[in-house]
Amino acid sequence: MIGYTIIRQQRVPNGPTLSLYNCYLGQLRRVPLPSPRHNMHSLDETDPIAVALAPPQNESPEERRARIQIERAAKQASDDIDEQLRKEQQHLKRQPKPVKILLLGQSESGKSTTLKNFQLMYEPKAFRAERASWRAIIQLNVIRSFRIILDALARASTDRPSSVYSGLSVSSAGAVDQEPNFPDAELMALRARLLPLLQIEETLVRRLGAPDHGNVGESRSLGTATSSWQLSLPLSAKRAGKEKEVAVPSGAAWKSGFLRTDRSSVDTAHAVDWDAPGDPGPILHASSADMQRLWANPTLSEILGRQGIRLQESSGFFLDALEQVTLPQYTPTDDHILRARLKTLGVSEHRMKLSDPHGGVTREFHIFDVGGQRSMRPRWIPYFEDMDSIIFLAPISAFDQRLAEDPVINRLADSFELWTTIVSNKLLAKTNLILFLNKVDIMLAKLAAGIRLAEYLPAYGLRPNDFDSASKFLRKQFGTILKSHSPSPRVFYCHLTTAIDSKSTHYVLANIKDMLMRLNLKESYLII
Ligand SMILES: Nc1nc2c(ncn2[C@@H]2O[C@H](COP(=O)(O)OP(=O)(O)OP(=O)(O)O)[C@@H](O)[C@H]2O)c(=O)[nH]1
Ligand SMILES: [Mg+2]
Repeated sequence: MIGYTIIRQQRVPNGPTLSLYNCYLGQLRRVPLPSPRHNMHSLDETDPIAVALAPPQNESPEERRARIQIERAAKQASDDIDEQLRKEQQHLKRQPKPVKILLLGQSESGKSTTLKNFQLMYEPKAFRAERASWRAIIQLNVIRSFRIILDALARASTDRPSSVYSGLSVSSAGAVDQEPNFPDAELMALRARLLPLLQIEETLVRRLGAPDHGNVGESRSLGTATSSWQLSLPLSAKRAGKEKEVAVPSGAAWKSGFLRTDRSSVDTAHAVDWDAPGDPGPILHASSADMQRLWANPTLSEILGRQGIRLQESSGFFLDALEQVTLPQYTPTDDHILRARLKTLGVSEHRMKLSDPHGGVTREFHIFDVGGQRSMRPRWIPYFEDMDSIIFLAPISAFDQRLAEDPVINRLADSFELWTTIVSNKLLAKTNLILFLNKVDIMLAKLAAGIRLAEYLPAYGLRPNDFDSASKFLRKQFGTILKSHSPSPRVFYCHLTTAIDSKSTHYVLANIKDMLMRLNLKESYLII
């Protein structure tokens, strides 16, 4: 490293600026200064440097030659340092800035899932080293689903008429009919056996160190609902708003609570402390058969349907993988990690090096993941400056749902409002906006099940209720907002995505990475 202090600079008439340096650079020689005792009277005695630099009064020709030689060497050293500095500054300028991406969108839109996809693509080792931590989150997700089921059974059993006994009802003609909408004795027995599972939740939450086990308090939000939205939503949406959800401050700190401290390998088998006191693995395994039997029970699905609960479409759904998830030494697959749900609080920055396989260029990417709940949104603003790109996630399948934190607001209406706020923000005028119309898989299933988009979005009118028409319509709506609200014209990048599908998502992310690298390279050359 170069280190020096400029003592004095002198400009020789018609010549270069001379700098005398007090160098502590190994290869540079310290310049011995002539004694100030000589020739004092002809100098400005108030300037110690001028005194120091003055040649001795009675200098012999040899001394003069030696002095000039020393001065030349000092000048050379000074020039070398200048040159070295110039080169370093040029190198720094050539070094491209990191590419900065901010992930935005409402809660449960898929921001953290998109980040996981980036990590899986570009930091697979680190991603897989965290399997043990995700195992605990998946266990939490499973128990949360069972809490919803057991509550629904309790509600159904208190709702049923007194004539119903053990799932059988007596018809007016005296015949005994099967009554499918009320829990029978077997269902209630399964419920009683599975109730102790709920205690595991508390243990896991404690290990997670989660400060928030419920809905975060409300504060200012960036958007409000439009009045043109119909808010008669199915019961599932109303119930979803009441469900408590575990959240942790973003970042990696919570993950350490589930990893062995003495592990010597990143293998999950070594990372999980299988014998940790309170590990839920053994209880889940012992309850596995009951859990599977309950979930497969057709009466349960009717009860859930009657209460408007659609677990298959909810976050962190693992009930179709119970056999696998409750194995004694269960280790999550990549696919399971992408499906795991853990609400984000605050903002976290993730750095990774991404390379261009064609040009061999490597760039540092900084990806910012934020909590999407309304109370979190004011915290996004400090990150708006200096962002290269925003990936905005709008979960289009949520057209028939309301916000968990504000149950009067339709989730698709909230996405439109939020998108409007982002595209019109002047701080983001130069930022590339990339829109992901996410949760395509759920959208497909809902439309196929006959849930009508026009019922919740009257502007959709009489268009066919199929995916092609619906996605084109929504894409156009978002595009029109961009065009009419952006402070200056910008390209509308829009992708239909299913973030839990790593293959299709990786394809989209690789294209975005290439595009951002190209833009970043261009910009780097421009500033030189
Ligand atoms: N079926 C399906 N599930 C998805 C998709 N994208 C995300 N999810 C799931 O939806 C849930 C919520 O996704 P997250 O990535 O945690 O949402 P988020 O935007 O980070 O939410 P906050 O942290 O609350 O702001 C997770 O369980 C994901 O696995 C998708 O395209 N299809
Ligand atoms: Mg998140």
